[in-house]
Amino acid sequence: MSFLEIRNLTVQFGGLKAVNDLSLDVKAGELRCLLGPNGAGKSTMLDLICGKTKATSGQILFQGQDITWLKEYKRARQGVGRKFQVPSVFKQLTVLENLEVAQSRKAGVLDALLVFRTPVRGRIKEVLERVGLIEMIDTHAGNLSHGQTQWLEIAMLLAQDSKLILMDEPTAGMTIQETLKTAEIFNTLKGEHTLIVVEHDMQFVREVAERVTVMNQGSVLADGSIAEIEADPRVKAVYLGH
Ligand SMILES: Nc1ncnc2c1ncn2[C@@H]1O[C@H](COP(=O)(O)OP(=O)(O)OP(=O)(O)O)[C@@H](O)[C@H]1O
Repeated sequence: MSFLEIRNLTVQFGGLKAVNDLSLDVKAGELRCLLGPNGAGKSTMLDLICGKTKATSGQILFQGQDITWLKEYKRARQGVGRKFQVPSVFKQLTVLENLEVAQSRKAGVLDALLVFRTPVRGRIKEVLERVGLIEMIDTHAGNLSHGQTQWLEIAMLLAQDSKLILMDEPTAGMTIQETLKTAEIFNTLKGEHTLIVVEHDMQFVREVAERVTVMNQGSVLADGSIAEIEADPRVKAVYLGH
């Protein structure tokens, strides 16, 4: 059984099939990179998996369960976590408080702040060490750099125990050093978490990717290792050649 199985998924916006009869299998612990030209349907795919957008037809099976028609918040409770391009951290709260809110998202925000004050709970400490923010624990999120804000958001998904993490261009706007550090973080997540990452930065993709899926016009154009993808003339023609 695949961890995530997408069968013949289609979504139609007016006359446009943004995702068109797409099938995809992702194994538990895999880090899958999703590539493709602008408008290929990559973000829409992530929207369909997390429930932000409803499919027109097809099926999404998550750990064997059909989640195609499940509401977005219910998918989140089952462990589907989405990181958008624009960070959604609470700038007025510290790094620790952001993680506490994320971890106890089923409770109200105020309850979360009152109940889990100190000491730093084990899971949060572990997550902060993993993303390299342990020394920023009491810093207000509004004072973090762009890269640190992105890492905090990844930490929030980890604190929520998201089993499937969907990320849209996590390295956009990062410096080269921040991008390399993000690749290091991702490489430690593989195996334990299952990730689908939409990225345009090919250096980053080479650092982290095991298997790569290339989309074009809503469908899968190619699927394979990074070496196979980079050598594929069809991929060169629609994407890498530009
Ligand atoms: N809610 C919507 N309503 C109508 N059209 C949409 C909607 N969302 C996406 N589209 C269209 O669907 C197509 C796929 O868009 P999508 O954002 O998924 O592509 P993408 O591969 O993520 O591109 P990029 O790399 O530029 O982010 C585009 O033509 C886009 O304009």
